[in-house]
Formats: sequence, C-alpha cells, structure tokens
Amino acid sequence: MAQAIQIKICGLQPGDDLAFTTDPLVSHIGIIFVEKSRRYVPPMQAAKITGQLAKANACRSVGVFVDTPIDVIERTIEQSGIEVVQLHGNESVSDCAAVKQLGVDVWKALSVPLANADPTELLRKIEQYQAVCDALLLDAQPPKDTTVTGGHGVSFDWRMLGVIEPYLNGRPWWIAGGIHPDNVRKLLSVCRPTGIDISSGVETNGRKDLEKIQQLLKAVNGV
Ligand SMILES: O=C(O)c1ccccc1N[C@@H]1O[C@H](COP(=O)(O)O)[C@@H](O)[C@H]1O
Repeated sequence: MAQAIQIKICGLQPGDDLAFTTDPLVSHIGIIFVEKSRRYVPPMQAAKITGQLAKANACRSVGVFVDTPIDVIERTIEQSGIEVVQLHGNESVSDCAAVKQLGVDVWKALSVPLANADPTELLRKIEQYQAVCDALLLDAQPPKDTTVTGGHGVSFDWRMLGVIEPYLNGRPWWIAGGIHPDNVRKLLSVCRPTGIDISSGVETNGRKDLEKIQQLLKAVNGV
C-alpha cells in the first residue's frame, strides 16, 4: 500500500488554534522567520507554538528561513524549539550542510521554472542538494514584483512534474505553491510527493482558517 501523504500547514502565528495538528495526516507545521513576510513570528513567540505542539502530539515544527546567517539560525533554533529548518532562498549546498551540522533536519526549497523553460538547471540542483538535505521542496517562482520568496498562493505548472519526478530518485520531496482544498486531489492525481505544504490556500483574511484546513484534510483523506 502506498504511504499516506504527509501535510504541512505553514505560516502559523501565536494565538492560532492548533486543534487540527492532532489529525494524523498533519505531520508538520511551519513558522516563518523571514522578517519581510507578513507571517513573520519572532523566535520567542514561536516557542509558545512549539511548546503547545509538543504537548499535543507527534506533529513536528519547521522554521522557514531565507538567506539567514548561520548564527541567527542557530539562535532561532535554540529560542524557538523548531526541529526542521526549511531554507527558502539562495542558500548554497554548503550552507545547507552547515545547518545540518546544527543537529536539525534540513529541507531546501527549489523554484520550478515555467513550463516552456529549460529544466536542466533545476535537475542539476536536485542532484546536488539531495546529497546533503533531508528533503527537497518544490515551489513556484515568486511573482516578479516581490522580494518575499514564498507564500504567495501561486502554483507552478504541475505538468513539469512529469519531467522532474524521475530525477527525485525516490528520495523525500514536498510540493508547495497555490495548493488549496479544491485543487489538491487534482495535484495528487498527477504526482506522489512525500508531502504537501500549504499556507495561503487555508487562510482567510491572512490568518489560518480551521474550516479550510478541515476541507483540505477531507480532500486528501483516502487519496
Ligand atoms: O509564507 C511566507 O510568508 C514565506 C515567506 C518566505 C519564504 C517562504 C514562505 N512560505 C512558504 O511558501 C510555501 C507556501 O506557499 P502558498 O502560500 O501555499 O502558496 C510554503 O513552502 C511556505 O513555507
């Protein structure tokens, strides 16, 4: 039997209701440590979320960083209690290796080019980053008019997965970008990732919406 799809709900903020994290499908939550993002959470505030989570269940916490100095990442891990570091900027393979030395799991986000673009560069990166990272995360390229590298509710062309998936070598990989309750079944009909990562698609007015999260879980259940 195929392994159940894991789900990461990203961009949680202090005060959010964490009831959904007891659902066995929800394996991870994400906290944004990118000051330019509207979802930014200071590390000490994040500790409240991770503390609450640890008491409740086995769901793991992921901290999202963009081109952050290693000493800041180290301090943030200590202060917040996150267990996985997601690098969502231009971090090099050796940057990823340095974060791995801190004793956390490391996920590297890679942007998927437009459908008519040459995927060679992405395929090369997949091979290089897989050598040091625990998982890769495929996301859409951010819109041109922003300096924030993720969380825009924009999907890449999933037809690209036909080219990319064979190069992932059966290693852990996640998909992000514009996933929501109404398109998730279509997504899972064209690929079989380790997990799916959702932020904008389960928000209303910029905050997590429990009803949308439940709709998403219902859609994924049994796929
Ligand atoms: O969510 C953010 O604000 C963010 C900022 C900087 C880097 C990454 C960010 N989020 C990541 O984007 C995807 C979710 O995208 P979507 O909103 O569902 O389209 C996920 O990997 C987040 O970790």
